[in-house]
Amino acid sequence: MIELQNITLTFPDGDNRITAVDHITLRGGNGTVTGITGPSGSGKSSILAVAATLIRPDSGGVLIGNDSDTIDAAQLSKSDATALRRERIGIVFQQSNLLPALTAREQLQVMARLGGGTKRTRKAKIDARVEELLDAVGLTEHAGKRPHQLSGGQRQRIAIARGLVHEPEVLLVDEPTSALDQERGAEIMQLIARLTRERGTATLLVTHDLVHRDVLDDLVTVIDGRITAPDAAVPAHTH
Ligand SMILES: Nc1ncnc2c1ncn2[C@@H]1O[C@H](COP(=O)(O)OP(=O)(O)OP(=O)(O)O)[C@@H](O)[C@H]1O
Repeated sequence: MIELQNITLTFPDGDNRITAVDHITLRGGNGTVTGITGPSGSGKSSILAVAATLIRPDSGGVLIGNDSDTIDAAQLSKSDATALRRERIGIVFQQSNLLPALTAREQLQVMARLGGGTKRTRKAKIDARVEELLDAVGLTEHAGKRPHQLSGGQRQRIAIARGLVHEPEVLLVDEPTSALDQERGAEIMQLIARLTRERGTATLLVTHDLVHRDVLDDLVTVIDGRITAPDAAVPAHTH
C-alpha cells in the first residue's frame, strides 16, 4: 500500500515559489493500478517523484507498507530513503533508462544486486529471480540482447522487469506507452496490470493516454496540482 497524505510540493520560481502539488491525498492499494492523469504541467511527475522518495515534499506524508509495517517515507533521511527505494519501491520512468552496454539479462542482474534486501541473497537466488522476471515479461529468448537490438516495446518490458526484480511493494510508472503505437501500448498496459495483480504491488501509473483506461483500477485527474473529482466512469475492479 502507498498513501500520499496531504502532500504539498513547491519549487523556487524567481522570488516566488511555484506550487507543483497542492494538498494531494491519494491511496494505491495492493494489487491495483491507480492511474494519475491530467494536462501537461499539472503536477503528475512531481507526485510520482514524491512517491518515489526522490523529492521530499514541503509537507505531508508518504506512507508505504501494511499495518504494523507502515513507514512515512517523507520523514526519512536521504540515505534511509535510498535504502527504502532499493528495497521496497520499483520505478519505471518515461525513458526506460536502460544501460546501452548491458544485455537485457544484465540490466536486471545489476538492479537485483543493488537491492538492499538481496545483499545476503545467494547468486543462485538472484539468477533465478532474473530468469523468472524475463519469462514473466516474455523476453527470455531476447535476454542476451542489448537495448539497441530490442524494439521500443521490448525495452519497456525490460524496464518493467527491472522495476520488479527486487520484489517491491510499490511500483511507480511514468507514461509507459508514450513511445509506443496503440497496440504495443495496450500490451504494455495489460502486462503492468497483470504483474500488479500477480505480485500484489501497489502501482501508481502516470498517463496522458486514456485509450488504455480500462486496465486501471482507479483513475485520478490532476489539474494545477490538485485532484479533481474522481472519474466515475472507471469501475473499481475487485480482485
Ligand atoms: N525541478 C523543478 N523546478 C522548478 N519547477 C518545476 C520542477 N519540476 C516541475 N516543476 C513545475 O511544477 C509544475 C508541475 O510539473 P510536473 O512536471 O510535475 O507536471 P506534469 O503533469 O508531470 O507535466 P508533463 O505531463 O508535461 O510531464 C510545473 O509548473 C513545472 O514547471
